[in-house]
Parts: sequence; C-alpha cells; structure tokens
Amino acid sequence: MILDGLKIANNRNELLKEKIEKEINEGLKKPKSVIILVGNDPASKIYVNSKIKASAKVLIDTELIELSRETSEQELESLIEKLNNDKSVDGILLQLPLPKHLDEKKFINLIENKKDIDGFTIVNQGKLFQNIDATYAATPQGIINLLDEYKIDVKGLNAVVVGRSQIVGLPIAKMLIDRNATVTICHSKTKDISFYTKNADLIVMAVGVAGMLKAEMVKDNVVVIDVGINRVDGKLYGDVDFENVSKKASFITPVPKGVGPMTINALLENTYKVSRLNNNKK
Ligand SMILES: Nc1nc2c(c(=O)[nH]1)N[C@@H](CN(C=O)c1ccc(C(=O)N[C@@H](CCC(=O)O)C(=O)O)cc1)CN2
Repeated sequence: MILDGLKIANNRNELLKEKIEKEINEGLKKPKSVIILVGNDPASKIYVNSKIKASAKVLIDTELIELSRETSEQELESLIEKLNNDKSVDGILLQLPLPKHLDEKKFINLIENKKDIDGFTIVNQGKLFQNIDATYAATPQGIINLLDEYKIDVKGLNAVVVGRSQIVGLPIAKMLIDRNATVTICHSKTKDISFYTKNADLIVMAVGVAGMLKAEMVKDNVVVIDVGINRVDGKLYGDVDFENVSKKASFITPVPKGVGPMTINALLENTYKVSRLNNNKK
C-alpha cells in the first residue's frame, strides 16, 4: 500500500485552515512566519515557494527575505536579531543549506527558541531528547504523523534508520524509540547496511542517494519511508528503488508526494503552535 503523503497533508492542512479561520473570526491575528533564503539554490527555491503557497492556503502570513549568496555573517546575524525582536513575527525559518561561508549551526542557534518553527535549535532539539514539549523538526514529525494517520504502530518493530543527520536521522530515531520501536542507525561508515535492513520491519531512508535501497535488501512486508529527494536529469528519485521494493513492502512512501508534503504540513502546524503560544490578539 502506498502511503499517500500528499492526500494526508492536504487533509491536515484543511483542518488547520478551519481552526485558524475560526480563531481569526474570534479576534486572534493570523500567524506569521518569515523565511530567509540565502543564495540561489534552485531546489531551495522550490521548497520555499511550496512553503509560501501552503502557508497562504491555511491563512498563515509569510514574508520571504532573499539574500545574495555573498551575504556576510554580520548581515545575517543582524537580520535574525531584528526578526527575534519583531513582535509581529511568530516564526523564523532559515532555509538550508546555507552557502559554504556561513556556519549553519551558528545561525540556526541565533533564532529565538520560541520562534524556531523548524525545531532545529539546540534547545528545541534538546527538548525532543528529554521528552519536553517543543517544536520538533518538521520532516521527522511529518513521518510520525503519516504513520499515525495510517495507524501503523511501531511498538516492538525493528526499525532501521539509514542516515544520521541532525534534521532527519537522529530525531526520527528518537521519535521511534519513544514509540517503543527498537532502532538501529546506519550511516556512510556502516560496513554492511543490508545486514541491518534485511532484518528490519520498518526502514527510514534519509541519505540522499537515488535508489540505494534495493529489493534484495529488504524482507517481505517491510514498511518503507523514503525521505530522499534526488534530482537526476531533471527527474525526482527517492533513496528507494520504488518499483522493486514496493513489490515486497506492506507500506511504502512514494517520491514525490510522500514525506515532502508531510514535512510542509508539520512546518505549518509548528507555525500555528508557536503563534498561539504567543496568544496573538489582533
Ligand atoms: N530550514 C529547513 N531547510 C531544509 C529543510 C527543512 O525542514 N528546514 N528540509 C529540506 C528541504 N525541505 C524543506 O525545506 C523540503 C523538501 C521537499 C519538500 C517537498 O514537498 N517535496 C516534494 C517534491 C518537490 C520537488 O522537488 O519538486 C515531494 O516530495 O512531493 C518539502 C520540503 C532541506 N532544507
């Protein structure tokens, strides 16, 4: 069965829109986020445009600030400071990747924790690891929402996460452990990834290598979540050889229209959450 991320995300976005609409009629202001895009990465532009479009649909205001790829550390720092102090701004998102000369960790951590709609700051990541309510990273949260929507209970499953990034691999592993899965994290230095994936009930692929997970690397009835978005000759491919792995899987996400739209939905839900913590009256 294909896990239809686009359909589920659209349903959740519609519910969010209804909630926000009702609250606007009751006197609350629209949530507002500011997206900072540094440089001309074409994929980042696509993602940022999707975020802006999706926000508008659910009545979240967005402002896009585009900076040149030569932006200095100082310029970016003062912009983030200004937005932190701007009461009309509920959420701040710094689109990644940044150009090489800008240290991603440094700038992410300049964002005020309560405006960090990506859930990337040290404090918000730390809260995930200490089970304290916060905004959690949108991609792993979107995966959990998708599993929940399809009532896929991960309790007791052998889960293998391939990829150990701060924004996907590590947080999804923690979220799966919290739901009582037994989790193994594989990465580029793992000697034999298929040794682990062959025994997995659930696999999350988040490495950025097109078609890396092959049918012979999985067992029957596995649940497969594909986070990869790889552009090859203008076409999109996930990290999973979908055509062949889908023949063995019980559930599998497609690329596109799987995890991507769920990521955007989770981001919108985060933006709503932080704005209402500010309890914004008009
Ligand atoms: N500040 C952030 N930067 C980045 C994040 C993030 O969560 N926060 N994640 C990724 C990119 N990303 C969001 O920014 C993202 C990637 C893909 C999609 C998506 O909807 N993909 C579509 C296909 C779209 C296309 O490329 O044509 C799909 O899978 O259906 C949404 C968000 C890195 N940077």
